[in-house]
Amino acid sequence: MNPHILAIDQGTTSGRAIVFNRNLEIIGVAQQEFPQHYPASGWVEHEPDDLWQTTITTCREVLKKTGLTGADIAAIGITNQRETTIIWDRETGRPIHRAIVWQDRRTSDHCESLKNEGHEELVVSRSGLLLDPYFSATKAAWILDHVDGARDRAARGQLAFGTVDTFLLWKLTGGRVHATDATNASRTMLYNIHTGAWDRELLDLFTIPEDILPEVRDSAADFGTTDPDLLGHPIPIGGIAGDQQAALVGQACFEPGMLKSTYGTGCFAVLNTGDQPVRSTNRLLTTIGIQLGSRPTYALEGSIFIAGAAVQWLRDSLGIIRNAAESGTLARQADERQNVYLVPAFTGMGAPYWDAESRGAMFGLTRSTGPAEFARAALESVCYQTRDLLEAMGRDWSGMPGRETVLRVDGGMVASDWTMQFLADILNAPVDRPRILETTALGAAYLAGLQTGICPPPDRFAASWKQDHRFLPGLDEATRATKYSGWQDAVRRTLSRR
Ligand SMILES: Nc1ncnc2c1ncn2[C@@H]1O[C@H](COP(=O)(O)OP(=O)(O)O)[C@@H](O)[C@H]1O
Ligand SMILES: O=P(O)(O)OC[C@H](O)CO
Repeated sequence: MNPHILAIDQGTTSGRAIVFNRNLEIIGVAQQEFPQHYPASGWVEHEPDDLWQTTITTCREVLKKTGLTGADIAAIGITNQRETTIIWDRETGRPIHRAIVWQDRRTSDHCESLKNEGHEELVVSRSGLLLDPYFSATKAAWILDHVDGARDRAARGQLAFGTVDTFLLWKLTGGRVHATDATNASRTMLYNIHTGAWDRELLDLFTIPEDILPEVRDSAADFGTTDPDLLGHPIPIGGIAGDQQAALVGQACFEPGMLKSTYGTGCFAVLNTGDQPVRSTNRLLTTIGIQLGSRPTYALEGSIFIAGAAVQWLRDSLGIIRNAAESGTLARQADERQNVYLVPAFTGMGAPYWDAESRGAMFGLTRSTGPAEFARAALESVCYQTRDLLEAMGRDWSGMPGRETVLRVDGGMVASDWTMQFLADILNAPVDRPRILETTALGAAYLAGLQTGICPPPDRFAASWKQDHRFLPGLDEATRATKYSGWQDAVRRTLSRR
């Protein structure tokens, strides 16, 4: 048998299945979108069965497309949208509520009141996260408090909690394995990233019964085998990681100081800080980047809510482009003399500002401002926000490489050469775009391949990482400084708490 690896990439808007050969080259992809549910303002839900059906359907479809059978797949790796919370009945496997998605803000008041009672220090020091509805803990408590009889059933051991990886693992193994990996656990706000265990005091604070929680394993580990009826053969599941951490692996950022940034709908920058967790004083998150051989590698993370979404806004709300690629064409035509800024706080500002109340704003408009300047401002805003994150990382950690930082980028938006060049210009640092842009799936496939002995150890995998293009900074220092200070001024004028 020529072994292949199947990566399941379960994202916020679609499920994808990707087959890699043993050299980690992509040989087939299947993708299916699923509906988003917005039952109230600020609420976002997924139907767990949609997550499962798109997963299994795309797995079957990609096998068909590539002419493979389950017997040709040596291992499965799972990567997933993080923090999204599901609780289900252990007996029937049926969820007791829809999945509450990471973007959902319904538990803002709960978080605010815990903050006002002075609990943020406990949360930050144990979990590395901020007391924010983004994470799983208050979402799980909300389900237990709002579904009739849920707390009683949980007390009788009938319910199971999981992030999306855990739910898919449960389904794939026919309800035999209830587990997660350390990267996903580190996004729940219930996990102590220093001791590597669920934290008693955090469980009490968020009123989460320990019995509902999954077992936490390494990111490359034995997660059981698939139910043979599903893909025609029992297949070992050897890797699990949250999608941003899987991208860190796919980008081979194994050494402290290495940094990747993923530009999809939002943008997530993750910096490997080695075996020591770094406590942020700039409202970045401390998280587990990867865990191999029971040893966690820590990371600092900055999350921006609007990246490619700003391009979608140009297309869908303003109608000034027909497709995403036109944003770059338009930006090239913009009048250089106009200093137009877009602060895309459409749903508030993420790191390092964490200002839920601010809303988007534009500055510097004149009579001659038109679609080209709007497009340029939208693309530039993503780059300015990345610089904000990297500057915060530099202030937080002396190991940050400074001027010689190389940023590895991936995600749909890095197709834009214009944006990547401006990113290098405004960061004054090289930006590397890899040949394989499916970095997240690659990371999951690598973890599964590592576990099953198909893939080489991290250093050899890192040596095989291939660059597509390096964007080098070309802007003069004075222009860079003027442009960035204009952005900082625009942000100051936009924030709700000035
Ligand atoms: N050539 C391009 N220029 C600018 N933005 C682009 C380009 N191609 C795709 N995008 C943006 O990238 C995003 C899609 O990236 P993807 O990684 O698929 O996101 P997600 O996983 O969050 O759905 C979209 O928001 C789209 O607007
Ligand atoms: O599914 P994505 O790519 O939008 O990623 C979502 C993140 O994991 C949320 O933390």
